[in-house]
Amino acid sequence: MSSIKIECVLPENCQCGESPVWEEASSSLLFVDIPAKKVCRWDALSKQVQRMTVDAPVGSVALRQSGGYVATIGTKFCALNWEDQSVVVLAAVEKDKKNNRFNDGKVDPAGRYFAGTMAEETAPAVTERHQGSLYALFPDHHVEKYFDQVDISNGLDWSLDHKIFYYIDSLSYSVDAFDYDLLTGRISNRRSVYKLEKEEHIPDGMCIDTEGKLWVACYNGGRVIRLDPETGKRLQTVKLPVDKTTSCCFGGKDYSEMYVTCARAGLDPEALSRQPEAGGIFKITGLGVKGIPPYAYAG
Ligand SMILES: O=C(O)[C@H](O)[C@@H](O)[C@H](O)[C@H](O)CO
Ligand SMILES: [Zn+2]
Repeated sequence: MSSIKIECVLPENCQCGESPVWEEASSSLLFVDIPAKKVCRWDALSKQVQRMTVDAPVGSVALRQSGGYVATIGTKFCALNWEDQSVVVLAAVEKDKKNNRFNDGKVDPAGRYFAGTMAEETAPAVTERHQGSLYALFPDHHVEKYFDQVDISNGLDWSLDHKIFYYIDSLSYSVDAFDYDLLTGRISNRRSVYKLEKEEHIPDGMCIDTEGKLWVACYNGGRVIRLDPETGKRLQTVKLPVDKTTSCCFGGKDYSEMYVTCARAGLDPEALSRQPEAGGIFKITGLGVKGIPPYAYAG
């Protein structure tokens, strides 16, 4: 029997922690606090955290091959220089949609930065519907739009053979798959591979493991679930001591640990007193399965 251990490794009190990304070169976990407009880097060895504040809500952060990071800030794809904390805009979308912002994003195996938008929430998971779209920033800095009518653009990842793109629009309560053409970045043939059960609440961030199974953080569900996208079956549920689990990634030695982000916003004082670690960074060990290194933006 593997023994699963869950600990809060950083009591960061994020309003909405998101987009955990392991950076092997610095043994660090990158993540964002969306409404706090913060990008953070937690050094797993020294336990120190560095923070960079940007000028708009930041939906996601990712590695960049040429150094530094990329992030989706407001409705812009940006490059971040961590040393001098400067931001350079690489591309902008939805200039006419003042109430929209990017939400989750991730780099594909060919180095394209995928990210989707949503209308800003009036309360957690309450938003004007169908306002979002999914985009990718290509290495040459041009942006392609895939589809619109998205409610809350969220988790994304690619199959190990790079032939499937997995995607979550949270308010559809579904994990979807598309055929993926790595050469062109084109997607086709959308279908659902898993429908969430009531007690699992809202699907949010997602990552894949070395067995090709999907891990989905369940917002309001206080858990991550492991899914087999081929059979549509849930294989495992891991519960956390916080309700608003937002996303997950593998990291640490050989990508054998899972890191989970969560939110504090939307919890009343009574709920907060029951889950004082809400908004912290959690580490899960003993899962008995590993993840893969994140891809880095090629532009
Ligand atoms: O983290 C995100 O993806 C959103 O920005 C959050 O606000 C919630 O997770 C969402 O409401 C649940 O789907
Ligand atoms: Zn999310």
